[in-house]
Amino acid sequence: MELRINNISKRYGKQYALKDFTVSLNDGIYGLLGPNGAGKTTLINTILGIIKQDEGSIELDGKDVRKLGSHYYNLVGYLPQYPQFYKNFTCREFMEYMCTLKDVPKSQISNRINELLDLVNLSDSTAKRVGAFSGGMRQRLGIAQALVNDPKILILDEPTAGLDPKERIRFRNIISKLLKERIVILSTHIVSDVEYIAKEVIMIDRGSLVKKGTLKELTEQIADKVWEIHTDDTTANLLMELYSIGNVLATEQGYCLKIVSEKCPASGAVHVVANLDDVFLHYFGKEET
Ligand SMILES: Nc1ncnc2c1ncn2[C@@H]1O[C@H](COP(=O)(O)OP(=O)(O)OP(=O)(O)O)[C@@H](O)[C@H]1O
Repeated sequence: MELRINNISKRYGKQYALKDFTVSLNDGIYGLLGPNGAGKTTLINTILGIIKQDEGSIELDGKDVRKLGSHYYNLVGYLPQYPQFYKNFTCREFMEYMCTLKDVPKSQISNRINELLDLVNLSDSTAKRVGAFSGGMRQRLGIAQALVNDPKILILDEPTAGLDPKERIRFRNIISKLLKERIVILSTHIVSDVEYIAKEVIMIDRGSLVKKGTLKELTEQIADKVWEIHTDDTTANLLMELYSIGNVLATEQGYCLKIVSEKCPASGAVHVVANLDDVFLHYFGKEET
């Protein structure tokens, strides 16, 4: 399956939320990374058909999704950043309700719910009221409801925001089980989520595609731009003003800084291995003068 986003633009007044955005996606998990206001939500809402682009088209296997109509929308599953639940429903009642909304055949509902609640480790909580769920349980129920119609395109908007590390890892593991014959778009600010599970990363800024590639490709491209330096307090403060800083570690002598910079930031700086945080800083961090 191929989802192709062709030269999408969306304006609010004179400001572009998306500008000539083009990307092609196949089965697998894609991380959508960008700073605040980059256009991630606008892109997601355009793919979901919640908002209409001013220019460009979205095609599924070569067919304009607007012409595919409900057939396309039945293939899409969505977990919003803040999913809303009817708090008085039990977990199972909520899932039954979602199955009905998504036209899951009656004869399949029970099995589908058992299968999905098992996938998200909520089988022991089926009779519990959703209003009494923890944040992590709510997000796991959120992914289960997004999967009721077995979507071929699954969009997750900031799914791990607010979760503790244990729940975040649990959630990540659930998502990584979903990649078969499905396009998963995971929009997030949490770089490590993407680093662990995405086959490719889509980097967006000011409504445009900045870069798309595997973790290996993206980190290799900035391999000569990531530095480490051990320095005293005064120099460290100066460097922190001037450069994008990936990491600061206090040492007995002062500080050890990881710096992302086109040029060597100071004498004594040496190259170190780049990670996705560094890629993020390279494209979206401080502009060097
Ligand atoms: N309904 C709207 N009316 C006016 N401007 C909007 C509207 N929605 C988005 N924008 C603007 O479009 C740009 C992209 O916004 P968008 O919400 O898509 O970014 P984002 O990457 O999702 O940001 P965040 O990470 O903060 O959620 C921003 O400049 C935003 O202010």
